[in-house]
Amino acid sequence: MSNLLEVRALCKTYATGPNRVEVLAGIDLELESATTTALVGASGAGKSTLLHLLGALDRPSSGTVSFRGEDIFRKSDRELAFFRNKSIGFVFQFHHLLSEFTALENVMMPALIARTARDKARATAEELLDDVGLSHRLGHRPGELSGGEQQRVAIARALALSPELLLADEPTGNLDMKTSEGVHALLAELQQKKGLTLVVVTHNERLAAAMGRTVRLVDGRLE
Ligand SMILES: Nc1ncnc2c1ncn2[C@@H]1O[C@H](COP(=O)(O)OP(=O)(O)OP(=O)(O)O)[C@@H](O)[C@H]1O
Repeated sequence: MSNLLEVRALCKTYATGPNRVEVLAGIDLELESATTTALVGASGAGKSTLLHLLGALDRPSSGTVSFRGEDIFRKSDRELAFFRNKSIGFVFQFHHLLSEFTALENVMMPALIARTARDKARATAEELLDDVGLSHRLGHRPGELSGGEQQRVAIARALALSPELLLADEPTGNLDMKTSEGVHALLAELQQKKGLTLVVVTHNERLAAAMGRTVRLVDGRLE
């Protein structure tokens, strides 16, 4: 199998006034295509920081992240944003759906922003909402959906531009146990169906156990 991502000597230091906090102190990691990984570690260990770097939402202090062999941080900010939109989907703890738009419109949004024709964006969004079991809720706004349904819409939206890599940061951190299990099962099903490479930051042991492997952040390094 080929590596989708290769991380080498990745470091991230935050400077807050006179203080410097070295959060990541040399991360090496390889992610094979179409695999699932749980990223775990204590609160404040740097899990979100690492996930943001894997997803090109932030730049490292040093080190490299290669996506299919290409060093992504050599790209300009504009190129990086284009790459991110095309290749990476994100799911966060809080869904960040736009409250004044319907489920369908929320899922269509990334394609519309990427200038996809409206009919095509709509067809893809309908298909994705069907994939997440919400074809009966297309016209509902986020406030008219349950927490689990909102997160399903967020997952559908994350897949709108057919990313290869799906990054999820505590995707069920805000849900009760039963609803979480449904979302976990959905993520596993979509990963298989679409051949996604999935990385999930989680404190949930059951979700971590369902991933192909677990990597643990301790003192800025992977154990
Ligand atoms: N923008 C920032 N500026 C300064 N320090 C930051 C910044 N972002 C994160 N940190 C610090 O980096 C450390 C790691 O934060 P991060 O959010 O990556 O941890 P985490 O492992 O995801 O934690 P949690 O499980 O609590 O969400 C924390 O000590 C945090 O205070």
